[in-house]
Amino acid sequence: MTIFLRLLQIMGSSWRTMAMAGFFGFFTVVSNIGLMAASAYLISGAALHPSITELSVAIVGVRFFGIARAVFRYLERYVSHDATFRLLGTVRVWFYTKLEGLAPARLLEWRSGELFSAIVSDVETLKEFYLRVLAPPFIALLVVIGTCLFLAQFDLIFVYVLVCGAMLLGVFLPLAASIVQKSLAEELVTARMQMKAQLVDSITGIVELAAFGQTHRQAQHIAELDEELTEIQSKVVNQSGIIDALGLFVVNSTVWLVLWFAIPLVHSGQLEGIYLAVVALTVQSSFEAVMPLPLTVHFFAESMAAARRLFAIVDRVPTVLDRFEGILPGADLSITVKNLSFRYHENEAAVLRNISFTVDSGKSVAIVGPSGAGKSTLLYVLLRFWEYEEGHILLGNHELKKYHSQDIRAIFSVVSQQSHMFNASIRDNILLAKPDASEAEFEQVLINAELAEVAKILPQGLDTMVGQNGYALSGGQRQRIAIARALLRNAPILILDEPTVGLDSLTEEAIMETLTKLMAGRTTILITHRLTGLSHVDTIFVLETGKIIEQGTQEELLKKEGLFYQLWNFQRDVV
Ligand SMILES: Nc1ncnc2c1ncn2[C@@H]1O[C@H](COP(=O)(O)OP(=O)(O)OP(=O)(O)O)[C@@H](O)[C@H]1O
Repeated sequence: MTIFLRLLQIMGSSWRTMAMAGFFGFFTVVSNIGLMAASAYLISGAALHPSITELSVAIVGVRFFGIARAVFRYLERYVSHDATFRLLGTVRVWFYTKLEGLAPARLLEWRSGELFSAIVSDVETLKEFYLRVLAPPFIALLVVIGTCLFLAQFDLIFVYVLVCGAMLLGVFLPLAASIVQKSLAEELVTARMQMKAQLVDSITGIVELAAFGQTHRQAQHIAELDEELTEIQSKVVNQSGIIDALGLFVVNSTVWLVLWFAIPLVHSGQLEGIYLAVVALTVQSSFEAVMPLPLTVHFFAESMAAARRLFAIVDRVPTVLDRFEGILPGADLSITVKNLSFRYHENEAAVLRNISFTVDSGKSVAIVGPSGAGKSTLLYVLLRFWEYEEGHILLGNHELKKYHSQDIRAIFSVVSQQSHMFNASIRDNILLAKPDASEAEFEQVLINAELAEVAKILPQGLDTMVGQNGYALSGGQRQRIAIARALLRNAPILILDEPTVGLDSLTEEAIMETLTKLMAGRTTILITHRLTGLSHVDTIFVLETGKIIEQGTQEELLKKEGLFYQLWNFQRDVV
């Protein structure tokens, strides 16, 4: 029930447009009943060879209802579809905004394909809720009441027959359908989601699948899922076919019963013969409003299942809840970490253990250490992607938690090894950092990131498309785009997360040179495996299994001959 109410809530002010569509839908059916009744009267009347003037009202009626039906049908379709597609747009934006609050920590719980399926397929399924679930019962009720009032003019027995037929078709058949199809809607939505998730995964990992010779196995898995989906779909179609056939049987039986009662009334003179066809066709055409009800049950179940999945995602509590206390980042952008401990999940071992360090405003630090030491975790906590419970992080003089996470992220520029490249041009990928940047600003950034030369040798210059995940560019070129973004953003605190990983030594050297220029005068945290060339960094912290075990300048650490010294020597020998 709450899901139903929440879906209504999402409608917001669109309910008015949807109500208007329902209103047009009602008049479409009414026009059809009018058309059938007027035509039946006209044909039956014409058989008695009256003067044309006696038939003129019926002729005008046929014309009027014929045109009205077409106009109302058009308006109903136009208004309802327009409103529904706008509404789906609103639902997608709402869902995306909720996802943003959950990223990245909570989103790890779903496969990207599942999220894609939710935002595309489940939202699409909700269309049925707004189009085929909400209005039809009301339209059917109003039409049946109106038709009963009309039939009561002739004989109450027609009213009883119509009500019985309508109850059978509009209430009992849907109830029976809902019992038979109980779990089918849920199964259908789940199978569709699994299919989409699998497809997305396969496309995303197509290179790895091909490299490891697993494409055939993957294709087989997709074929199995497809078979499962087809089986469920054919069950749904079969059942819908049976329900449709039963529905038609009820309609025709009702008309047959009406005639069965009406013919003796005509014989006994209680009903004028000219109205026999009018009564029968009025009853038949009124069922146009009742016929969709058995399927409404199926669409209701399907949209509830889709909505349940959507709400299950958006109702996850974000890992970081803003406890905004009106504090805005000021001029003091020093970062002080005091006794910070962090674990990803309760009952798991701490990944960061009692860490303390300070980065003064405008100074630079490097956090180095072996793989798995917790370097990236520290960064995620600083960027407010994960919540910390033990210890303190101060930005200026205030606890990081007291700032709005949006404000925190606004003062950071991040250059990471995994900076996402959108499948767009180089220019668009850079402008992501500041879409309204002036041409002069943009040109300067290109020069500083040493991209201007790169762009010259590319066939379409800055308009070259970078391809999926930027794979059409070299690693160095991708990193330069990430640096250009950071330059354009021009935020006061710079985070460099393994900015040169995977690059050859020459490119690495060149990129580090560019980054050193970028670091000048900015509070910088550099996370790196690369221990050589850290002489310009003010302080180096050596992290091992979540603990800071050494700190100092490069010179001091080398003199100490501890872990840094060993790793440094090892890397230098390898190079
Ligand atoms: N989302 C997560 N959930 C649970 N544990 C995680 C998560 N992310 C990382 N970890 C664990 O935290 C530990 C530290 O990982 P982290 O990525 O911070 O190390 P790192 O020093 O950055 O390593 P690398 O240099 O290889 O990137 C690892 O044991 C890792 O398995």
